[in-house]
Amino acid sequence: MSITRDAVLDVLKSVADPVGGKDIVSAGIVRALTVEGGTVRFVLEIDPARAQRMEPARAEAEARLRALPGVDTVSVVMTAHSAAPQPPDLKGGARPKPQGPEKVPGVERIVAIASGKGGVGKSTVAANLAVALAAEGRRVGLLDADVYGPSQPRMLGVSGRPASPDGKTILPLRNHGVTLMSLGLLTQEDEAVVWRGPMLMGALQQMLFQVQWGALDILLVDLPPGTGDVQMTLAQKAEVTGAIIVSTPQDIALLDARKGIDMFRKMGTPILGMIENMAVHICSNCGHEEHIFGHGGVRAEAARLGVPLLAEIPLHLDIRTASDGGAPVVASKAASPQARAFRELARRLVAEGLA
Ligand SMILES: Nc1ncnc2c1ncn2[C@@H]1O[C@H](COP(=O)(O)OP(=O)(O)OP(=O)(O)O)[C@@H](O)[C@H]1O
Repeated sequence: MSITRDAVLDVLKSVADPVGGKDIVSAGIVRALTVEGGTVRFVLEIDPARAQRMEPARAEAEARLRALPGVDTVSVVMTAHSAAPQPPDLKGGARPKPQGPEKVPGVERIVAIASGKGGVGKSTVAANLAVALAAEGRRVGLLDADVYGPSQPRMLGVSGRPASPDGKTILPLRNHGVTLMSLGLLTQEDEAVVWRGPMLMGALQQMLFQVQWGALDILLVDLPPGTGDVQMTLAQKAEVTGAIIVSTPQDIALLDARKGIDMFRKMGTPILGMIENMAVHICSNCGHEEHIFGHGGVRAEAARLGVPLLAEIPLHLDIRTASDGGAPVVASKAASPQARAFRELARRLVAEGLA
């Protein structure tokens, strides 16, 4: 039995806001609520000064939701609604100015990789596209901003904490020709992947402006799934060239992708196109091709929205095992048809001046 969004909201309405006296839903601080199967995710948008007083409410909301039948996982992230505080271990430095989107120094283009829902392969596409662009000779950065589960360090086979010799700027890591920084690298490996402090927005700004990206032709930003504060902060703080939406052919994923597209349009971020992932299954034994999740849905949706379908990526065991092993398929099986789909995507973006 899966839980409904209304049932989740009912539970949250029973949790008091320790500051305003109302419940947390009426207080308007529950944001970006997504319910997918047994996974409930939302953001508590709060004044950073109230973080400690809000913690019991966060814990209560989490515990009550966990107790609901049909709920397996609950992720609650507290974010600052106004000022952007610093993550704890950096002393500040080149603080970004609060007004308007800015250019990240040395970075020619910023392209967001987004999806309407989780698990459609957004991070896999971002990692392989980054490696494929590097193979085309582009100077590529990858910023993993997926707060719910930063996966790029594992996919690109980097570990360890990035250094900050001067306490002001952060040195990114590098592998497979890609310069990488991940929110996940700011937390300890054994820490929960959920950001429990109102530090998220500040952390994203630091990732953009305090990481020594060097000269880049393109910085790919792997966003969290859905529409939410990270997407908004990115568009507000940085000059984003555009967004690429990854979707599977399933209708439900398409519907969610539509919501993501609407949000980017509202923020004035151009949609560069869509990518269909898991388009066709290629059997790793016999090479037989099968459209497990249907076919053509993303192409039709892209046409309806008037944006190009940039690539159709097959569903193939190699793509998963390569990512799990820390060397994306473009790096580990460069000549395979599954790598070719990413290489062609990279060449297309370069040819169109988008990368
Ligand atoms: N084309 C593909 N073929 C085979 N496996 C794939 C493919 N794309 C993604 N996967 C696998 O599907 C799983 C989910 O992919 P991934 O983590 O990239 O999704 P995501 O959209 O970034 O999810 P989330 O945002 O929830 O982290 C991973 O195990 C990944 O290896």
